[in-house]
Parts: sequence; C-alpha cells; structure tokens
Amino acid sequence: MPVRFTDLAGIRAALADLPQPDAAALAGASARNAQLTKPPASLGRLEELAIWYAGWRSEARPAMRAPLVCLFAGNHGVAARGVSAFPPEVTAQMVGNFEAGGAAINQLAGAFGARLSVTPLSLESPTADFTQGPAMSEAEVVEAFATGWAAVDPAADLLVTGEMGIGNTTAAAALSAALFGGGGEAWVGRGTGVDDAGLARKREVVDAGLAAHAGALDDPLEVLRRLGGRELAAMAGAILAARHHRIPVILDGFICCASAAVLAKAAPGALEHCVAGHSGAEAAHARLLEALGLTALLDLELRLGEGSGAALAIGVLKGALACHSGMATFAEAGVSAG
Ligand SMILES: O=C(O)c1ccc[n+]([C@@H]2O[C@H](COP(=O)([O-])O)[C@@H](O)[C@H]2O)c1
Ligand SMILES: Cc1cc2nc[nH]c2cc1C
Repeated sequence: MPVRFTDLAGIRAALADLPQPDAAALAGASARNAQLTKPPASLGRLEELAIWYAGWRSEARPAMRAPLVCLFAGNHGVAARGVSAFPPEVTAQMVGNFEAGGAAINQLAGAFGARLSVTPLSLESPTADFTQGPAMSEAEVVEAFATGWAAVDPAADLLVTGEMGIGNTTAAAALSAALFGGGGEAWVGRGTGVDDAGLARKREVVDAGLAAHAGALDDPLEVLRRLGGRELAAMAGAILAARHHRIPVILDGFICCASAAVLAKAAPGALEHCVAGHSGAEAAHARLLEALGLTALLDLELRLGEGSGAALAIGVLKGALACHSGMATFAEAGVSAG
C-alpha cells in the first residue's frame, strides 16, 4: 500500500482493501478470557477490549508497548467568520506549546507512556472559506491525507489521533451534517466557548456551506475536500494507515470522530480497528458517536481536543490488557470454576 498518495483514487484503493482482524488470535483470546480467575463477563467491556486488541495485533495474549499519539494542526478559512472564541493565531501558538511540552496532551501522553508526534499542516495558508467554495483542492486534501498516513510509525501498537485548529468544530459540524443529514442546528456546538451570537453565526455558516456545495456531497472524500480541513484529512489518513498496519486506534473528540466518519461512510467497516475513547461536552459528539454505532469508554465532559480524551482511554486499554494477559487461569491458580 503506498505511503504517498497522488490522488483521491489512491485513497479509494486503500479503502477498498481493508485488512481484517486475525481470526486465530480472536479465538485464542476469547478462549483465554473464558479461563481467567473471575466470574464470566465480570470485567465488562474490558474483556471485549482485550479480545479486540488481540485480533488486530495477531496475538492471543498481547501487551501494549509502543502507543503513539499523532497530533495534527490546521487553520480554517471559516475562522474569519467569527465562529470561534479564539483567534486563528492560537493554532500556531499551541503548536509551539506542544513542541515545548506545555499542553494538556503532553502531560497525558507522558502519564500513559505514549510517544507524541506533532505535525503542523501549512498553518500560514488556511483552507478556503467553505461558504465561498471548496475548502481544499484535490491536491491539498490528498497531501494532508498522505501526511497523516506517513505520520503513523508502523512499529506503534496503538494510535491516538488528535488535532488543533481554531474553527475546526465548524468544519466538523459541516462534515457531520453532510455525511449524516441535519443542518447546523443539529451539529453545531460551542467549540472553544462561543456565546449565543457566535453559536447562531456558526449554524448559519454551516448551513451556508451545505447550500453552497449541495449536489456535490454524495461522495465522503469529496465532502472532506469541500467542508473539511487539513488536520481532519490528516487524521483520516492516519486512521486508515493504522488499519493497514493493523494498529488499533482510540478515537478522540468531535473533530476526530468527524474525520473517522468520512472513512466509515466511504467504506463500511472501515472503523472496526477503532474504539471511541470518550464522549465529550461538545453538543454533537454523542450524536456523532451514535451515528457511527460507537459507545465511548469514558465520559469526562472534555471538550479540549488534542487527543486528550483518547489518551486517557489508553489507561483503560492498558488495564484491560494487563488483566487479560497477566491474570492466572482457574487451573493455574487452583481456584474452583463455577
Ligand atoms: O475534541 C473536541 O470534542 C473539541 C470540542 C471543542 C473544541 N475543541 C478544540 O477547540 C478548537 C476548535 O474550537 P473552535 O471553537 O475554534 O471551533 C480545536 O483546536 C479543537 O481541538 C475540541
Ligand atoms: C488554548 C487552546 C488550546 C487548545 N487545544 C486544543 N484546542 C485548543 C484551543 C485553544 C483556544
């Protein structure tokens, strides 16, 4: 599979050829789970998490040794329309903060033993305002997607994708509306904390974007090009690369899930290697998870982005794997089975 895409056709080819989990590892992990010293199903979702991870890693008794957080930053033409509580220069300033180790994701990645990579995407050239035309050309969206793909180290054994981009909850709302129906009303939230007037402007901007591109929104990759942004395209590329490298993914907040939704709509089953790390406070995040058929691991009312909620869920997955791979069986421990 190519690591550099030159056109949308290359991305479509990668979506048409999705690796599947290892059936033998799934069966081995299920059998092991049934023998561990606990009442059946008493570890709840931790049990299905460990078996899911085992299937993608092709190991019935896996460990997680190299989790990776890939963070992507992009700027948005629609930010000039007053849709964020913060100015666009904050995107580049926060990239500086990520690189200096001062952001929340630096602390969370460190706390859960994950390596962090930070990729700013042409921050000096925001996407075009999608109410006026497509946010990106085909070359731009493909380049961002390919950059996301290339950011995934094939030696990683877990991926979290995170983002930073002033204005990107507006892009994510427009994407979600185009993919699942409903307008600005259904998908717009307060993002970084806009007031009521800002919220009304965001809804209008999303509805204007949907109207401007009506008739061209049947193809999910075209939706990404017209209404998305570079960091959204990069996250989609990274999530698809992870599938091809058989690296399980923990999805983060509303913007990350909107990127993932592009893949899910383009190829049914494209997110089978993903779990939802958290359900956040951005109004439409829960709605989007429901549309994707995903149930989040955590609900901590986060609305930060940066991969923060997914990074916290690394701890849950590590706990699941520690139990699955470390516990004694009934026979080993001499405990009577029920
Ligand atoms: O992850 C989320 O669910 C989330 C919800 C609200 C805001 N954010 C972050 O806030 C920024 C976008 O907010 P805004 O108001 O500029 O559209 C962007 O950098 C995101 O990482 C992230
Ligand atoms: C300060 C700040 C940090 C962020 N991290 C992710 N999105 C963000 C938006 C702002 C405004």
